[in-house]
Amino acid sequence: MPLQKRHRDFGWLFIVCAGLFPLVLGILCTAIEARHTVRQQQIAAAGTLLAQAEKMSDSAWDMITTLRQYQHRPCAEIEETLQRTGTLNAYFRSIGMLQGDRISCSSAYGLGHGRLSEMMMQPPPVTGKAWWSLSIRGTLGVPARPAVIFVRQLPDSSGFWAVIDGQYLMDFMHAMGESRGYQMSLQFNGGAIIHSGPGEQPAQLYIKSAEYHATSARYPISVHVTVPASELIKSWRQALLIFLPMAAIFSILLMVLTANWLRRRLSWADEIRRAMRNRQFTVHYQPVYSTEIERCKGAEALMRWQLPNGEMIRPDIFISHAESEGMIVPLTRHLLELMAEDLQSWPVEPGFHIGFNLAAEHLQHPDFVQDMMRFARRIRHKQMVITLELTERSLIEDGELVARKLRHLQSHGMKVAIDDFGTGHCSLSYLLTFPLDYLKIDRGFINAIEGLETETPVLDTIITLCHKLQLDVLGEGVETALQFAYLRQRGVGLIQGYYYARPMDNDRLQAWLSEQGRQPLSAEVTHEPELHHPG
Ligand SMILES: Nc1nc2c(ncn2[C@@H]2O[C@@H]3COP(=O)(O)O[C@H]4[C@@H](O)[C@H](n5cnc6c(=O)[nH]c(N)nc65)O[C@@H]4COP(=O)(O)O[C@H]3[C@H]2O)c(=O)[nH]1
Repeated sequence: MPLQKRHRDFGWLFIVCAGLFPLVLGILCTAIEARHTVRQQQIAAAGTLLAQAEKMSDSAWDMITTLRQYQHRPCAEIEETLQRTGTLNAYFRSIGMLQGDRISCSSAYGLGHGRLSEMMMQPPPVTGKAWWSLSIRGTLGVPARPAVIFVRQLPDSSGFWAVIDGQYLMDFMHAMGESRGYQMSLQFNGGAIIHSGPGEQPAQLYIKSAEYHATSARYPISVHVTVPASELIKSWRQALLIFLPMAAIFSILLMVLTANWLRRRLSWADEIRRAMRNRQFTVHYQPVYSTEIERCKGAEALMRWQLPNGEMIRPDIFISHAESEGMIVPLTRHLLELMAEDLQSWPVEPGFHIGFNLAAEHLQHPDFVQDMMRFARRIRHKQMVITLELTERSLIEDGELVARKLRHLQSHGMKVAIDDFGTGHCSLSYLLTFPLDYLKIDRGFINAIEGLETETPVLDTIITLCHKLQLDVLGEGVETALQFAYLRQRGVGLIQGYYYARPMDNDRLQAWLSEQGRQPLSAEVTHEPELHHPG
């Protein structure tokens, strides 16, 4: 499948993913939000139920305190009062008195009516406490309806009890849970469970019901609120209804933005590919002057892109797009192809330098060394010195591996230069670590030259450093006789810039080399840069 087609396919995938992203995110967020809302409602419902159960417990213990005044009074005497008290107070099924484990008096049955365990249809709990309460399945009189019993035992083995009818609690839970489909239950002291709903419901679509458990700080009461999966889904669906239109708008927006971004992205990569095929790229060469041998010692290759309508695209623009869109390696290979063709007819002596820029990505590429060696083989008969111009950024990543590759290429006669020195992130330690031959001082430092005798501290420091490290130094962007004279005076061996020569196409360069390439450059004569050349 051609590369271009593959990119387009991926483009659709990108757009679809961008469209799905807000939807998927929305579905997840609404699910979390629905659970959160349900949890808040569960907490509130459990709190209300606990408060009600505590209120009933307060009433029961108040009742038992009231009963205390009847202690030691015969049942016949207080039976009626008990009946009235029990009936007039809300919640109570029956109240009464105990003697040991026997019921000595009851508001429901009057005098002595069996044992406590018979009335509550189960043995009393062994709590070791004088006060206790317990939820029970039913009482002897009303066996099918749960209740809560509260007992106070006195040291003389007499005691009091009150039974709260579970129906109150069941009605309360039912009223609270019905509208939202909750199932609620509560227990006193780990006794029988009093609940409102039908019990457990099955999970739906792997969504489990939401459980919430709370206990009272004042009494041994625990409550349980269960929201079945169906209710969770309902609440999720409601959240989705609100969110989905918004998500759909976001989705469309993101798809449009992604499509636009991709179109621009793809179009640069596509355009570069097409331009390579249609030979829209050419190479211009800018001569480099040696102050030692006083003539042209080499040239730097600079790529040019001319559209069919004659418009030129600036190299810094297309190079940065090629770098960001993964096209810099093919483009550099193309450059080497074009150079190899051009260089065949150059009228130069062995040892002439030919430099070109390399992007960081190419240095990391597994075929980097192979690419350079292939180029070297193609121009071997010209016996030129190939100079690889790297930016400081190239050395930051994978430094050890890059250094090894560069050393290998140096062993085949290639030179390594750092381009635009002083503008990147180069640490001075790199100068020692990497196998460098040249430093190319950035134009910015050259521009700072004001007079032949005036110091230019940073520039002077870089030049001194190069000398100390025995690196060749090249001044870039030299535009005036003053800059040229300054650099030559301070021992800068190589000069590149409009003052000497502008970049020019292959034909013009060959003519230039034959006519001017061997001539020395004077710093005394006012030397107007050639302004008419395209580039
Ligand atoms: N003002 C001024 N400018 C001068 C003077 N002398 C040379 N220049 C310009 O300075 C740039 C030098 O190239 P660079 O620093 O490698 O900077 C290059 C390099 O980073 C990149 N580039 C150009 N061709 C290639 C290429 O084939 N491959 C790669 N990777 N990058 C390239 O694009 C940048 C710009 O290239 P160009 O526009 O050709 O710009 C060139 C050149 O035309 C001067 O005296 N004054």
